[in-house]
Amino acid sequence: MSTATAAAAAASTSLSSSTLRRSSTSSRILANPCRSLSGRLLSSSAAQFPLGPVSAMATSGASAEGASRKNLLIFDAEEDLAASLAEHTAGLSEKFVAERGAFTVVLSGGSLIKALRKLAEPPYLEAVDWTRWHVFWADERVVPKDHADSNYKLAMDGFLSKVPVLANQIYAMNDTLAAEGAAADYESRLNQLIKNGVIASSPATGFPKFDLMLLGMGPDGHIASLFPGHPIVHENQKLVTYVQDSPKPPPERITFTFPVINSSAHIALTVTGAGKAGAVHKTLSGNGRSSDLLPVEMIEPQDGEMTWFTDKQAVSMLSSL
Ligand SMILES: O=C(O)[C@H](O)[C@@H](O)[C@H](O)[C@H](O)COP(=O)(O)O
Repeated sequence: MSTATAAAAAASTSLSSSTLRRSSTSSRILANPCRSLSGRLLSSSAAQFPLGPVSAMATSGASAEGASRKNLLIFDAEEDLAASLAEHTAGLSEKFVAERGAFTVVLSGGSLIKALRKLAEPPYLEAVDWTRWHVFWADERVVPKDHADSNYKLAMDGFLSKVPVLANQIYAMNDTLAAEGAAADYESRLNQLIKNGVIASSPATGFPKFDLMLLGMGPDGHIASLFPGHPIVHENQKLVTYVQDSPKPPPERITFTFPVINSSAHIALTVTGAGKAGAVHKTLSGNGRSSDLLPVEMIEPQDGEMTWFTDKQAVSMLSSL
């Protein structure tokens, strides 16, 4: 047994009664999300944990229709995290291209983009069917596309310019509009792409069902541009909304809403560094009251799978590890 596997096995045992159990209604399964491009399961360099109660069905490796699953991966080194995130993303790309002829992938800002760097290297650079990718943003800052604060620019410079994604399948925010108009414009473009079948629709929620949503988390527990205590975290009608008073600069942003995030088929949440340990602890110890949930605690896939990609520093406050 490798060190990582042994650590995972030992920790899985302690998790059955540990602080990592979440109070959620969904079944959880331990699923290694790391698949080769041919779908073969690969061993991960991470310690892996299911989150929440593990049902009999789950332990057999089966997954129930309509069930959602959460899994926690912990890496010793950022290099390993990046390798696993690339493999996870490439595996999902292959699966969705085979199943539906397209792969809808959603990016956000921050350190996530650097963590995606290995997708632009062999073997993924050649093996991924980039022409089937449709790229969106979970949130964007309301600045021109060539501004240093733009999430579009960050992703183009750090990732998208290095892979052959088709330019007309990269859906950037309209940067000629103010925040409210830019959010409405992005929503109407999403609706058009749902109508023509590029973006799937969730039978469970009626909201768009993106194949993979790649998110980061701020030290305050925000995801996308959904910040703690901001009223838009409760938006339940719109697909895309906006803020004009973001506590993280710049203040004006557009963002996907929770119903869209939680309708995703897969969510990959990349969280590294000691500065995030408090929010990780609050979320994974599951003690939050419904009145004071951090945005990250409000991620609850309705019919999908969520994988945390973390490092040791980010989980350093979890007492059971
Ligand atoms: O545009 C943004 O500001 C982001 O989309 C935001 O949600 C980001 O992902 C987190 O703040 C994590 O950023 P770091 O990983 O850099 O801490």
